[in-house]
Amino acid sequence: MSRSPSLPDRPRLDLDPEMSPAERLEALREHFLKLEQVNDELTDQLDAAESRRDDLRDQVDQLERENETLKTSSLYIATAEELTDEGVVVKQHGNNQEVLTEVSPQLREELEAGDRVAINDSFSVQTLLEAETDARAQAMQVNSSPEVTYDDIGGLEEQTREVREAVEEPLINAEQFAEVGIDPPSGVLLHGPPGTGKTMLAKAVANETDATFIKMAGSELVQKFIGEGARLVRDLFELASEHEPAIIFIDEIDAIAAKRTESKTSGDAEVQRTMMQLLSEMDGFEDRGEIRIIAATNRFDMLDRAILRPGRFDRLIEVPNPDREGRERILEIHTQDMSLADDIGLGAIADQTDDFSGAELASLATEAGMFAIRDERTTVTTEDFEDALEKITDTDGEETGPIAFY
Ligand SMILES: Nc1ncnc2c1ncn2[C@@H]1O[C@H](COP(=O)(O)OP(=O)(O)OP(=O)(O)O)[C@@H](O)[C@H]1O
Repeated sequence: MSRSPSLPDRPRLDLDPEMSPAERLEALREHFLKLEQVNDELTDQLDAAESRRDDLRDQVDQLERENETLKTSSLYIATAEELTDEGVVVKQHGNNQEVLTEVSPQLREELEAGDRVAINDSFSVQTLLEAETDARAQAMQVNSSPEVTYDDIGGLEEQTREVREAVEEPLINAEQFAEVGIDPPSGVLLHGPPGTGKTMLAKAVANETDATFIKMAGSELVQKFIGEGARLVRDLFELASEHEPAIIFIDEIDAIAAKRTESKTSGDAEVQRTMMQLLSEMDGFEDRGEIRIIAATNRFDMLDRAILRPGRFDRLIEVPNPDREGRERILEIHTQDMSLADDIGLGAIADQTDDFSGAELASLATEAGMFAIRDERTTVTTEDFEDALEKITDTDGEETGPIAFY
């Protein structure tokens, strides 16, 4: 930085009392000239200082603009994979590109391998993200006491019995298993079409055993938390052991445990790593205490058989669409708080709703209620159900004629 120029010496005026008036006048004139000179120098210095101040102001404006752009421009998310003497190896999420990049000494001190970071266009690390809590909170739903009970589930008596035996018993009766000398099933896999109550079953068993219900969706792991799947699976089991007794529910497990395909894209490798992590967590599962694991899939055919080996998901429970009796029970459950007209026959509706899932029956009931509201009625009639059924099958793209419940 340039230093400020030194101020000119202040001229001195020496007036001798012995001086004649002419000499005094001359001395004053000389002094005046010197003062003028100093004044010129000071004016020059002032001009220079003012122009420097303007330059500095310009620089400040420029830096402020750059700062604003830096703050608003998008940064990319990456994982710091390795800290080396040459820099940090980061892997950008989304394209899995790995680069050796720089990081400020201050950030470097806080950084650990595996941390999530934000990088700019030139890949240099800008910020350390609170990966664990952030992604954990987003990827996992933790519910300390889900409200679903077995009574809320229509049909599925056999499935409920099996889930209770495989999940509930080992949690509440661990000694019995120890006495008999058998290991309880490791993991339960519920498979069947969408909306048949798989999640409800898992929640109900958590409720019944006072276990914390921790849900993670396989599809989100591979689509939303790219690059973090394996780590989140590890976190999932860690979180469960912090909340024992706990039930881990992995929905759409097919997203991370599909059969290996021929293609070797980086996306596949990432999914593969996530699955390996899941398998290794399950293999080391026995010592984990009061944690049970339930997974669900609509695509059983797609699953990699490796996850079905003994000690992994070794209890398979099929959860199909409800039969006629199941449908009637589900309709009863979903209409129990509705004001229904006296003549409504839920049995007749069950007859007309072949192939409906539990979720579709639930929305049928809601839709019928909507028809009543549209008509400004508080009681739901058979006709509302007929209209609702027509509407639902219509949006499903099926051919519909007039529907009547007798
Ligand atoms: N057997 C059932 N009894 C009562 N309600 C049901 C049943 N099955 C589904 N439902 C209704 O459908 C909703 C969705 O069910 P759930 O989430 O348990 O299905 P799922 O099998 O886990 O579906 P997906 O495979 O799409 O995740 C439930 O909240 C409930 O309202």
